[in-house]
Amino acid sequence: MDAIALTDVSKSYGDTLAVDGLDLTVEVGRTVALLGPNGAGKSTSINMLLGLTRPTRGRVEVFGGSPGEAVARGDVGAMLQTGDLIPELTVRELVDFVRRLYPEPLGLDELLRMADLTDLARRPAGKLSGGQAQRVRFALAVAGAPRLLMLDEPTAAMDVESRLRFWKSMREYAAGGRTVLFATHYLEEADENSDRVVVIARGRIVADGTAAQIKAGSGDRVVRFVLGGQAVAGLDALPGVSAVEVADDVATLRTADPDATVAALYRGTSLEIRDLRIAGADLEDAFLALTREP
Ligand SMILES: Nc1ncnc2c1ncn2[C@@H]1O[C@H](COP(=O)(O)OP(=O)(O)OP(=O)(O)O)[C@@H](O)[C@H]1O
Repeated sequence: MDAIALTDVSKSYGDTLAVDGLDLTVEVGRTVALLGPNGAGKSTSINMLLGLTRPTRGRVEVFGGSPGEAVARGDVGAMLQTGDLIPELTVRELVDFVRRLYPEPLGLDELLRMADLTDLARRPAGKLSGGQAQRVRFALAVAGAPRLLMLDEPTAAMDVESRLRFWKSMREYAAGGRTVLFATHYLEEADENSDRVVVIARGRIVADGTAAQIKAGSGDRVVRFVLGGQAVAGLDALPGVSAVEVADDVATLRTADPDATVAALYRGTSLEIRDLRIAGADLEDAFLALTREP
């Protein structure tokens, strides 16, 4: 049985089509990143999977039943973009209070350790930094030991150090067969912390695979060379080229046909080409190509 199954799911808000015919299944035990730019439909998809909002069309299933049933069984934990903590309670009291609501919670000390909160256990929840509060939300999300964990841009308020620690905690939680779906627009986070990246744009899936497959699948290559101070014009008219960037005396050309681009670069321009390199597009290149507005 799949942990998640969305079948031809659409969601409209008035005239806005937030999710447009989404088909997505996630097997039990996988960690999947939902990667997309602002407004792509990531939060709407997660909210439907949590039963917080209903699809306008299509079927949403969690562990073979409705999202509401899965949530009621305690199978689902979530960390959403907002959510106030009870400010007067200490971190320890708050985490303990929430874990006691579940039939088979994780241990309090284990939770505090996993979310990197042991040193903050006595701090009132109202006195935490944004990143620390996110760690508490993570502890609350996993308190009931849910089989499926959904995280909506969990590291939005965190600095680099906190992010690294957060993802370590997430991977620890995911180990041992739990399923995680997280939304992000940070490419590196998707790349480093998931075994499958689903790229969504304008409510539709535009790519689905490992980060390596998505990089390769964009088909584009990058041609780079050193300009040596030469002025450039007209590079975007070369065959295959879809974008040109010049920075630090290096020209970077995105191209669907590197052979034709390079041939035209030598034959069709008077530039002196130095230190030419052709590389595969990186994930950021692939992401931008996939999510570009038509
Ligand atoms: N309750 C709502 N009422 C009206 N429009 C909404 C509502 N929720 C979302 N939308 C719209 O639906 C689209 C998808 O929004 P959603 O929040 O799902 O995107 P997202 O990928 O999570 O974006 P972000 O990365 O900015 O959080 C956007 O155009 C948004 O403005």
